[in-house]
Amino acid sequence: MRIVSVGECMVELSRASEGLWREAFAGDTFNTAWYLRASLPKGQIDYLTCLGRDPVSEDMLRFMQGAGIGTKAITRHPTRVPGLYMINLQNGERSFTYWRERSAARALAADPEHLEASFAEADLIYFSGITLAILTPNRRAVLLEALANAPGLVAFDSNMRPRLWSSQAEMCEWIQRGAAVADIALPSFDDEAQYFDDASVQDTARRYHEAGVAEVLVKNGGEAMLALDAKGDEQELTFGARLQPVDTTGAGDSFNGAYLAARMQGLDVPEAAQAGHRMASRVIMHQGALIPLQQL
Ligand SMILES: O=C(O)C(=O)C[C@H](O)[C@H](O)COP(=O)(O)O
Repeated sequence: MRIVSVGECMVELSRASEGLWREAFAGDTFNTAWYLRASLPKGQIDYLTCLGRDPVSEDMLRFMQGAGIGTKAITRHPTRVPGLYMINLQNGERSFTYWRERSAARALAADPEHLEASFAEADLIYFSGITLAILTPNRRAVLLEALANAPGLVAFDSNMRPRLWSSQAEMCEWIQRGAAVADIALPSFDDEAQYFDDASVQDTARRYHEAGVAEVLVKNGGEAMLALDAKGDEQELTFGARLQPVDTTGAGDSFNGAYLAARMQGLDVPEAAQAGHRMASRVIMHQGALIPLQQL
């Protein structure tokens, strides 16, 4: 089993105490690779991005290798360096401040042949709306074409970050184009309601289905989720009361990692959603996106 996750990993700063910040490495698709790694001990989990040749890039590469995440699909940019973000918390809800406009990861789709070769033997490829947001329109199209031609399954989380796009219309257009190459979609209802005006989880699931996605699981911030399968059957899924979070960073990404690992091992959608929910419930009680692997 080989899974490739595609996107940007950054330096993550979360507050340790007044005036003191804790450094870690994270980024939505990397977080999902991390929780795939934790959930699929026998699988090969590769991360595809572009890093620089600076000391921070070297640290990040060693960190990934130390976690058992494959780095052979990572290219290196001669002058650019990794992006950085800070987590701002208000009652446990996260928001982010970014320094990533010229990060090396923006060059991840510079070489179509590299994408094709990296995807050729993957059973599953995972990407997100953030992966698309950091690319120029030409390179977005290159990535989407490589994904459309990939022999394995493709999974997508829209992960909408309007600040990374020039307009909401541009964001929504590319999210729909991302959905069109995906077999599995894992959107979050709050974002979809806000930017696509969906009135219900059913609206969200059906819109993805109409875009061509066979399996849709609409996450709903601890409320009832909705699963829509290839036959068009809908199922509401609820897993216990909503917890008071310490830091929600990485909740959706960790859900996706555990969900996809369960699906790739043959579990059905409700079982996989339960695994995703269990993982996300732990992540929101932890500061930052990643729980150390030895604690998982
Ligand atoms: O915003 C970005 O570009 C990042 O990659 C930073 C964060 O690590 C993820 O966004 C967390 O994602 P959630 O699971 O939605 O909390």
